[in-house]
Amino acid sequence: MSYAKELLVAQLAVQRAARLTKQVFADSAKGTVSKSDASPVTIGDFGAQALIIAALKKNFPDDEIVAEEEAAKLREDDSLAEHVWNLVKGTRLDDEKAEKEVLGGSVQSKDEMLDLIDKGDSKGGRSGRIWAIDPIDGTKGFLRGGQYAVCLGLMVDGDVKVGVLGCPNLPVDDAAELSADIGNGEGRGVIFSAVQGEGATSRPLTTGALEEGKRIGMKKITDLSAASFCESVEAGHSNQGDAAQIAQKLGITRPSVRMDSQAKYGSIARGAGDIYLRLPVSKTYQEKIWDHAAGDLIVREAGGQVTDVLGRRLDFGHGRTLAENKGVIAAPAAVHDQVLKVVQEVLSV
Ligand SMILES: Nc1ncnc2c1ncn2[C@@H]1O[C@H](COP(=O)(O)O)[C@@H](OP(=O)(O)O)[C@H]1O
Ligand SMILES: [Mg+2]
Ligand SMILES: [Mg+2]
Ligand SMILES: [Mg+2]
Repeated sequence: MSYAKELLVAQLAVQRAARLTKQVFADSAKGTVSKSDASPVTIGDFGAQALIIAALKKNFPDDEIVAEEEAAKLREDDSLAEHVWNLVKGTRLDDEKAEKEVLGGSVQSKDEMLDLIDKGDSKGGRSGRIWAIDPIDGTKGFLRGGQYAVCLGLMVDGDVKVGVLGCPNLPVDDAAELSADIGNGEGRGVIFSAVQGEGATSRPLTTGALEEGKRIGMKKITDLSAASFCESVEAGHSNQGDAAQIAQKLGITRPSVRMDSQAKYGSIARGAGDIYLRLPVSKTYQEKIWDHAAGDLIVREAGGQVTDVLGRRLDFGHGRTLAENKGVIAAPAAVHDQVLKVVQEVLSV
C-alpha cells in the first residue's frame, strides 16, 4: 500500500488531537478569541494544531505544513498560552507504544509548543510534500455543541494523496441516518481516511490505528429527487437561498441537512447523504485548502466527484487558498453533471 506510514501517522495524530478537542468540547470554558477576520478560534484549535504538527515534524521533518492557526494571540496572552499548554501536555494516546514510537511522545515545553504552532506557515504551492491542517474545522459548530472535524491532508505536487477526517460527534455507524444532532454522545466518533487510488474507509475514532478500516462508498442514486442535500449551518459560508432553488429544480423535497465542517464530506462519502453544496456568498472570498483537502480526496475515493461551481476540479496548488475555484459541488460521480448543470442555471455562471 502506498503512503502507509503517512496514513498511520495522520490517523494517530488526528486521533490524539481529537482527544484534546473532546476535552475542550466537554469543558464549559473554551478560551475563545476573535481573529482579525472576526472568526473565532479556541484553545482547542491551538492545542490540536500543536499536537498534529509535533507528530508530523517528528516523522517527516522536511515536509512543509499549511495550517490554519498561528501562535501570535498566545504569545500576547500568557494565561491563554498556559491554558493551551496544560491541555497539550496532558493529552496522549492510550496506546503507549503508538504514542511514543509513532507520534514521538509529548511536546517538551510551552515555548516549543508555540514554535510548533507557527510551523504551519508554509505558503503552499504546486511542488513537494505539503500537509494541510485544520485543527478544528467548524469552530462555530464546535462552540454551539454541533459537528466539527479535525482535518489533515497530504499533498504531493499539488495533488492530495492522503486525507484523514476525525469527526468526534458523528455516529460511528456508517448506516446511521444523516443528521447534525449529536444526541447524548454515545456511539459517536469516527475517522474517515483515504489514500489516492486505494479507496476510502471509516473506523471508530477510539480504536487503535492498527485496526483495519471498513470500506465506504457513496450511495448509488438514480433518482435525484430522492437525494438529500448537505449544507453549512452558517448562512455566511454558503448561499442557502440559491441551494433551495437548486433543490427545487432537481425535484428534491426533503429539507437540507445543515451540518458544520467537513463532516459533510465524510457523511456523503459513506452514503449517509448524497450531495454537498457550498455556494459562493461573496465574489471575493477564497476557500482555504485546509477546509477541503481531506474531504475532497475522501469523497472522490468513495466514488464521488468534487468540482467548483464552474465544473473545475479543486486545485490545491495555488497556495493557502483555492484561488482558482469558486464554491464546491460534491456528488456521486454518476449524477454530478446533472447537479452541476442546475447549479449553473441557477447561479447563471
Ligand atoms: N465567507 C465564507 N465563505 C465560505 N467559507 C467560510 C467563510 N468564512 C469562513 N469560512 C470557512 O468555513 C469553515 C467552516 O465550514 P462550514 O460552514 O462547512 O462549517 C470555516 O472553517 P473553521 O471553522 O475551521 O474556521 C472557515 O474557514
Ligand atoms: Mg477558523
Ligand atoms: Mg475550517
Ligand atoms: Mg479551523
